[in-house]
Amino acid sequence: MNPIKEPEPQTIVSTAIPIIDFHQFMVGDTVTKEAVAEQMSSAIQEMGCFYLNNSVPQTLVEQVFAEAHSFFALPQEKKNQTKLIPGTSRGYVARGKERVLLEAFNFGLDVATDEAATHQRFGEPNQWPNEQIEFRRVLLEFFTTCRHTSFNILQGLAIALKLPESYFTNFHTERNFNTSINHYPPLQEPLSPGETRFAEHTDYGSITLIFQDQTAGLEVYTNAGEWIAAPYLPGKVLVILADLMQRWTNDKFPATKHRVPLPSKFPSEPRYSIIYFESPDYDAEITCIENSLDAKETPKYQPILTHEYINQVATAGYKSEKP
Ligand SMILES: O=C(O)CCC(=O)C(=O)O
Ligand SMILES: [Fe+2]
Repeated sequence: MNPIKEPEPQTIVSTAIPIIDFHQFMVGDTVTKEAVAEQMSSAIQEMGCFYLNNSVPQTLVEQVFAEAHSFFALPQEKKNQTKLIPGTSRGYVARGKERVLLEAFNFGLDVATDEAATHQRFGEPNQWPNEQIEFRRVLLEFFTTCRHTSFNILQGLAIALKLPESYFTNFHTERNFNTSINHYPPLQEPLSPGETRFAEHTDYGSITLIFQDQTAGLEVYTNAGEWIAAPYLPGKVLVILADLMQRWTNDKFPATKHRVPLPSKFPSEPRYSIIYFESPDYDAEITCIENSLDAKETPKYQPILTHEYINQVATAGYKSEKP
C-alpha cells in the first residue's frame, strides 16, 4: 500500500484584490483577450489594482531576490562604486531618511547590450557591480520579461477601453522604463512620528509591476477609501496604475496610492522589493482619451508631454525623495 502523503503545510493568504490569470490573455483569441481585459477593468474600478498569475516566472523573481540579497550585503564602499550620479537615475542609492527608509539599485535598458537603448532619451548607461557575475544577466533577463508582461497589460487596458490593442504600446516605443531593487534594512525600534518605510505616493508613469518578498508590508488605497494590505502572493505580480494613465483616462484608471508603513514588530525583518516602472515616450503627448469619457464628462487634465509631467512632479515635494 502506498503511504498517504500529507499535504504540505501552507499559509493561505486571502486578499480582496482580484487575481487574474494572465496566461489566458497571452495565448487567447480576441474574445478571450476581451474577457481578460474586462476583468482588469473591473478590478481597477473595484480595488484600484490587481494581481496577475502566470506572467513573470517565480523562479526568475527568486533569482532576482537572491542577487539583491548578495548585492545589498556587499560592503558599503563596494556598493558606492555604482553610486547614482546626481541628476541621473541609474545605480546605487544609499538609504534615504524619514519617508524613504530604503537603499536601492536602479537600472534600465542596457546601452551596452541593447541597440534600442541608444535611442532612449530618459536612459543613461547602467552601472553594474564588478563583484557579481550573474547580477547583470539575471536582472536584464527579468527586465525583458517584465517588459513583455507590461506591454501585454497595456494592450489589455487599451482593449478594455475599446481602443485598438496597440493604442498605449504605440506611445511606449522608447522603452522608457526603470527597475528598482529595494532593500529596507531591519529596524530596531519604532521611529519618530512621521517616519515610515515608504511614504504614501503614486508613481509617475503609466503602470508599475511590484514584487515583494515574504516580509511583505505594502499597502494600497482602494477606491472605497481604505488602506488595505497587498500581501505577498508567490508567483503573482501586483499591477498598479500610475499618474499618466490616470491623466490619459480622465481618472477612469486612477493612479494607485501605495505605501510601506513601519513594521508592527521590532526588531523588524529586512524587506526586499523589486519594482518595474513603465513610462510613455519622452515626447509622448498624454491627452484625454475620448473613449474614457462618460456622457457629458469633459477632460479634467490639459494635454501634457511625458517629460514635462515627470519634470514637474520630480521637482515637487516628497516625490523627489524617491530613488
Ligand atoms: O517597496 C515597495 O513595495 C514599494 C516601493 C515603491 O512604491 C516605489 O519604489 O515607488
Ligand atoms: Fe511607488
